[in-house]
Amino acid sequence: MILVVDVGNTNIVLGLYEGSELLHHWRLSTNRSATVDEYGIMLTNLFSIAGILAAEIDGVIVSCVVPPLMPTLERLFPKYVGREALVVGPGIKTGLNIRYENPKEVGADRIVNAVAGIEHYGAPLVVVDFGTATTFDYIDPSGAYLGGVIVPGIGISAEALYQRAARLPRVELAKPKAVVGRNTVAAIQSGAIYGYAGQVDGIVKRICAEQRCTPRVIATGGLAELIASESETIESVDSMLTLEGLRIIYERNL
Ligand SMILES: Nc1ncnc2c1ncn2[C@@H]1O[C@H](COP(=O)(O)OP(=O)(O)OP(=O)(O)O)[C@@H](O)[C@H]1O
Ligand SMILES: CC(C)(CO)[C@@H](O)C(=O)NCCC(=O)O
Ligand SMILES: [K+]
Repeated sequence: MILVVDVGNTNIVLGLYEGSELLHHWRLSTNRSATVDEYGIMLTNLFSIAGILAAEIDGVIVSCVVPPLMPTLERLFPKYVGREALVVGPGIKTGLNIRYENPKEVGADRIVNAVAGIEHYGAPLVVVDFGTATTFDYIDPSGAYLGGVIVPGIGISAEALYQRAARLPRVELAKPKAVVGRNTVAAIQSGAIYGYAGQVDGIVKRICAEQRCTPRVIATGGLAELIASESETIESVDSMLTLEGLRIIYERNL
């Protein structure tokens, strides 16, 4: 059994795989000040609720886009799982041809999404991940990772609006009845949902025009379902894409 861990700026998502089967998955909030032992307690509790012993875990792989958490993670897995973690980064075999100007600069989560995307959907492909930031990754017809687009995530945008406009409340990010909102909450919801769906479609269309091809478009991340239902370009949502990519990369490094 292997433990896969994606550390994002908002959430840490964990999965336990037996072969290619995802047996359990969990989501924790990312806390930059939590200690090794605090994360250790959470891990131990999750395993115990699932009836799993740390000794059953044969390996750990981590992708992390929060550098200050790396020292904590490096001590966490040896101490609480009895295994060193394989960390997605330079020196790891991903099988991906990364054509970013500086490959070390690409977020590990984007690499992991691209690897899983190619494996499950083929190239050319666009992966859209709705996280703290929304990222678009373009994989060309030869399967090379070219780069993409980074925009503020839906949560960040909604929070900025609420923080900076005194009369605007925090609203639930749900689909409103109409595009033309007739109250403040409905108007903000319309902007969030249709604004983001339009942004996705606009960016995907520009990628297609610039790259002269018609990639498949797959979305992942917390709010993917909600936006995908309003987007013309997103073909499907794969909520476990990042965990899948971690499992695939782990297997490539055995
Ligand atoms: N229903 C919601 N209403 C408002 N904000 C939300 C909602 N769901 C998620 N968010 C916000 O959207 C952002 C992304 O959340 P999500 O759970 O999709 O991210 P994630 O994939 O865990 O991100 P990361 O990998 O960057 O940590 C967060 O800032 C979160 O607070
Ligand atoms: C864009 C985020 C924050 C998305 O999680 C992450 O992938 C990251 O920090 N990337 C580094 C910058 C880049 O990918 O070019
Ligand atoms: K993510």
